[in-house]
Amino acid sequence: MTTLTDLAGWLANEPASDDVKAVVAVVAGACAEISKVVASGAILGNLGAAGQVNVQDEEQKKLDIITNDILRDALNGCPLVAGLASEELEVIETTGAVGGFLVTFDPLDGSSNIDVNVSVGTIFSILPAPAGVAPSEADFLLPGRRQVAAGYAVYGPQTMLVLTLSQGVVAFTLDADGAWLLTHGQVAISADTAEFAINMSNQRHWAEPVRGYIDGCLQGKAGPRGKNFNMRWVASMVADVHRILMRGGIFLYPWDAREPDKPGKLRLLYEANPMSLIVERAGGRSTDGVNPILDIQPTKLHQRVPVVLGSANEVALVAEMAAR
Ligand SMILES: O=P(O)(O)OC[C@H]1O[C@](O)(COP(=O)(O)O)[C@@H](O)[C@@H]1O
Ligand SMILES: [Mg+2]
Ligand SMILES: [Mg+2]
Repeated sequence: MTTLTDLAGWLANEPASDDVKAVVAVVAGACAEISKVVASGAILGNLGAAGQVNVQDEEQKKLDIITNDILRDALNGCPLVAGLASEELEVIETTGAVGGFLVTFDPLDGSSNIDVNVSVGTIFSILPAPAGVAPSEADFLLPGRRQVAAGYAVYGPQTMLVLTLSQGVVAFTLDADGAWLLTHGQVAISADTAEFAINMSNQRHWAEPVRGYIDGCLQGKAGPRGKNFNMRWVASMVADVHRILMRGGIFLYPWDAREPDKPGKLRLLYEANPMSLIVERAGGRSTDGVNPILDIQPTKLHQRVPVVLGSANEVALVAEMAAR
């Protein structure tokens, strides 16, 4: 059996600053720890609701809080991290360090699946911190193109870590000893696909062009697309996006009329931006239905955005339909 490179070995050859590599290693270590806690589930009494809501007004799971604390502690212990922001924290936290980096994260993505043993994950984004001063919330509001690294861990049948630093996208698998081993040296998304992912139960609430695009897929070979489409929806963004990185597909979480004032469900800074950098670096596209998500100028820490990402030609078709 070939010897697989571990994370440290891969980082050593990656053309990025030693400082950003050190922060990535800290986050990867926290994800390995989270993987153990998630895997132990009810054994440690970690399943179920925490009995409180977060800034999103969503009921928190115990593991939302436990995983948030694991990342918080790891990042507070890293002198290269000046500040952090999380889905589970109302405001930013500063660490006392100055300069270096800011980290935003979704400590547990797919929370609705945690009690039913379906894949969940952690999503993170690394941004440059302001020099010489403690960061403020405004310093976190950088367009996604300013990310210096992004990644996610998926806690499924395997625990995997998907990363992009300077270029390209790679994936590691966690081995039994807690080492991240490089198993996917070059991740690329096919330009075409016959598989879409959307929560179909919201169909009656969608607007055009999402309604028309999905109708086209559902009509299959006999319809305007002239081919049959399959559907998947795990309801964990990490798992749905991971599948798309591995075998292509299109993922949509659009605006819908259930909450018309909300642009979408997913959060820009710690869900859409890191996933968009990974998808674009893997040759896919990621838009708000029309424009690249990575070009959006954020205005709020927990800002939401509609998301259409995946195989480039399908995402382009949705944008083209929006322009008709
Ligand atoms: O339950 P729905 O409406 O299908 O939404 C599922 C989406 O919500 C999320 O669970 C939101 O993320 P969190 O679990 O981190 O809050 C995404 O992972 C997923 O894509
Ligand atoms: Mg999430
Ligand atoms: Mg979450």
